[in-house]
Amino acid sequence: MTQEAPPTPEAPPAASPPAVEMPFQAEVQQVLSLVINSLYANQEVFLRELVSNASDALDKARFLGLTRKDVTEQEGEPAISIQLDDEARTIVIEDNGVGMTRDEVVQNLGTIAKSGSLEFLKSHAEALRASQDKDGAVKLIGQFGVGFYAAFMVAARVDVETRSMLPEAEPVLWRSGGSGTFTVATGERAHPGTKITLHLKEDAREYTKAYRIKEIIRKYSDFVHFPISVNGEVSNRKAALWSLPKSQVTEEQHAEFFRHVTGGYEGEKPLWHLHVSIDAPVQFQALLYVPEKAPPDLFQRDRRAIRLYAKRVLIVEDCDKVAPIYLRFLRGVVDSEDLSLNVSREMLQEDKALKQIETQITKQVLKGLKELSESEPETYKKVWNEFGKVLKEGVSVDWKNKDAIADLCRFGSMNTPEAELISLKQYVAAMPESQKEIYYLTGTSRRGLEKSPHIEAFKKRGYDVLFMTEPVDEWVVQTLNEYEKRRLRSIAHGDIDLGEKDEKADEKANEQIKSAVSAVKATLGERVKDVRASRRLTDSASCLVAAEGDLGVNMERIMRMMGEDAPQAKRILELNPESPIVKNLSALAEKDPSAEPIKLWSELLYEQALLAEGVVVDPAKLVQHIQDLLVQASNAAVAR
Ligand SMILES: Nc1ncnc2c1ncn2[C@@H]1O[C@H](COP(=O)(O)OP(=O)(O)OP(=O)(O)O)[C@@H](O)[C@H]1O
Repeated sequence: MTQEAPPTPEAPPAASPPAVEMPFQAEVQQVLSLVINSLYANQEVFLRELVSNASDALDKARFLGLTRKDVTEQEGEPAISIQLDDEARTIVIEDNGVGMTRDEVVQNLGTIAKSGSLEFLKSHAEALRASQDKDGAVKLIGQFGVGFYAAFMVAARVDVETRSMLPEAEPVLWRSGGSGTFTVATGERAHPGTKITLHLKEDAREYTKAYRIKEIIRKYSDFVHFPISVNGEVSNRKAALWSLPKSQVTEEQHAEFFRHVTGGYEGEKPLWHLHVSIDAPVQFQALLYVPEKAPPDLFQRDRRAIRLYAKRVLIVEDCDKVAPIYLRFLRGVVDSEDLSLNVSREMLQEDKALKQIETQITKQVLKGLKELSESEPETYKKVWNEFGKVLKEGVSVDWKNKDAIADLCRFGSMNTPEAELISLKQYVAAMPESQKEIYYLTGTSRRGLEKSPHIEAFKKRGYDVLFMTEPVDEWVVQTLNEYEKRRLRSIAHGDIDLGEKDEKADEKANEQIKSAVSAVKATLGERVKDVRASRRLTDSASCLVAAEGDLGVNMERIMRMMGEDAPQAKRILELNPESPIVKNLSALAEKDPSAEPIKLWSELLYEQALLAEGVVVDPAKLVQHIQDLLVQASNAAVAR
């Protein structure tokens, strides 16, 4: 709700409307209080946030100046100036960038544009406050587009005088004490740009000292590629880091630049970086980083955050066209001489040069990660643990690079300790000579897979089984199909040949339990596709397998979770010819196919196989069957 300030006698009529007092959006008030109260320990970052906004505003001005004829020209060279006044206890941060219109001021400085930010901040701020992790809290500010509000950590009042480059924009004066409301009035600024005056709180006087401000600039904003002057003296290095030769950039500079582009917290370092300069078929330079931690919105598939520059002019802040979807965890900068400045977001879709850049970046990143996995396996492990789930998506969406991505994949396996993961290459290298295929089992947890009856025979033969516990794995194995010419085989599917196929033994086994097989078949009827003697069981009496080509339990579960219609395919029930239960059942059925316990035993063999897969179809029925079995067993025991 807007509230008009009462007209004052001095207010000039019509030409300049009176100041209007407006409330902050409710969310902003809460964010403000979080920012001011939880993050006090690291208040110096307020400057980084304001300088970073000024630098973005200069980037936008450059872009507008080059692409539109109707905007007001920038006055002088693009620059950021900081003026300190110890006596007045103020800091003034001024840029001659794009500026803001009245509507933009109200929108940008009175609301939070990114929905869900408050909830996220709130839930994390609590935890962060408890853990005293001030740096983590600061990181949050940067990620959620609430950086400007950090000014209120040090200022009792903030004045923003701004004028947009857009045609006919009026100067605007925004002012707030950071508690509940702000006022917007017509300002006096003559040229495009923004001037922010912070009236510092009593205890923030240190920020009027030039040495202190210069120190903060060097720490956080050295790479801003516009000059930042403090009381007239340029205080940053201004290097477009990505255009320097690789060897000239130090790790510390990378870390600083990474923090600059990601809004990272003090001391945060990227896990890995890729610095490339390519000339053909398209010219570009890229400086890309893998962060230490996955951002909260990693699984939002449209969230990509690489800055795209054309000839040093920022075109898009969050470009989703220079890296494929499965590399969306990369942060950084791409700058190309071959892009036209006139490209709009829509035209970017079609841009041929951009497609070539994407192809090159994909190739370089996959190659770089492979090298990292070989030279620094521990670092790569961290990358995989944070981003593997996303990277893996690539196998099914990027046909051309699927083998390169498969090389980067890591999985748990039966023979690997729980905390460790192996590559497909390692799996293949460890295969005994008799093993011809790569075996895997999909499911929801390692624990569940470890207990699965399907792995028994593999364990006995010393064949390892990959454990795939993430939904995306189903797509990975299906698209990949084979690795190094070895087929990937689900051990819960089809007829498994463990390389020692002994037709005679099989026949004998089938023959031995022939009566059990037909008795169980008769009882279960349409509920199963088939009943047969098993070659994969050594301990359990029964298990269910999917017919070759059918979806499998895990995939059906995932599809249902995704809201898709996945009718349960009928499965094959396998019986273990060595199991005493099966042997007895066979003997009994042979003697008297209508003997009373046969039905009950068959039901239970089926139900226990379902249970082993984590499927409880009808718990009441299962309990009834167990009860009936106990009655029979106890009667028999007493009769003896
Ligand atoms: N100096 C400035 N010149 C022009 N616009 C500005 C300036 N400072 C802030 N703004 C506008 O206000 C918006 C809000 O700024 P704020 O720092 O809160 O978030 P952000 O910059 O969008 O996100 P982040 O802090 O994560 O980079 C900016 O997106 C920008 O549009």
